[in-house]
Amino acid sequence: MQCIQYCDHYDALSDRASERLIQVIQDKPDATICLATGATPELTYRFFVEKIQKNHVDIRNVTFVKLDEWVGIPLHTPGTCESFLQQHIVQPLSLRPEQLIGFQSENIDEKECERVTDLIAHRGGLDLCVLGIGKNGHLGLNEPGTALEPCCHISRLDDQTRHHDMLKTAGRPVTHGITLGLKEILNAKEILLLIAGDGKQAAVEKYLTATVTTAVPASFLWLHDNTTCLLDGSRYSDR
Ligand SMILES: N[C@@H]1[C@@H](O)[C@H](O)[C@@H](COP(=O)(O)O)O[C@@H]1O
Repeated sequence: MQCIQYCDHYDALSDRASERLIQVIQDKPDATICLATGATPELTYRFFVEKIQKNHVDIRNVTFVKLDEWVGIPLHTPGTCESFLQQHIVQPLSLRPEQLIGFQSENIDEKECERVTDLIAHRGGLDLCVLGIGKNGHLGLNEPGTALEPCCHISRLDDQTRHHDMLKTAGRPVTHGITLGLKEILNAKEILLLIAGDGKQAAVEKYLTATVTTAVPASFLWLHDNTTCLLDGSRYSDR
């Protein structure tokens, strides 16, 4: 079942998403939670951190997983998914290094896929996967095309993704990414898809038609039984 919820504005979406994150941890203190990066979840993560601190939620046994990463740039470079999660999650919550599973992607190395998916499997799979949708309809770095690679893989980025805002500070062109595949994403017990930000109208409209197509990787979420899609209703209306 897909549950589509229109929130009044970005703050409301972020508040609702952060509440769900907290609830998942309260229900399962050793949860494994996959996190997207980018502009969309920024406020969700800020609210999440604030609520953890305010309510003294025990996160010592939670493990976070980095959904995807740019390939070929040092991980500490501003604009990497790693830097994003370090800034928005790891540092404010003082997580131990082993509480973040993530691709080491400075060099192209397919073995990283096996290493990361083994670590996830070892923890019993993902309890929650927080996702955003790309302007081209991508999920993680599963890029649109005539066919999709099902599992974790190194992907060739399309032009739109190569110009993602995060990469403005990368200091060099990035052509590839490494990402959990649709198989690992759809294996999550629960998925939270956040839709906000400019320039996604076409992709979001296609997604909302509930037609599964490789042209919009996010549309594969219609195959998942427990997905909630929160939309910023000030930008994406149901009318
Ligand atoms: N690697 C990230 C994805 O994890 C993210 O979901 C997507 C959407 O980004 P934004 O939220 O900035 O639109 O962009 C990038 O590709």
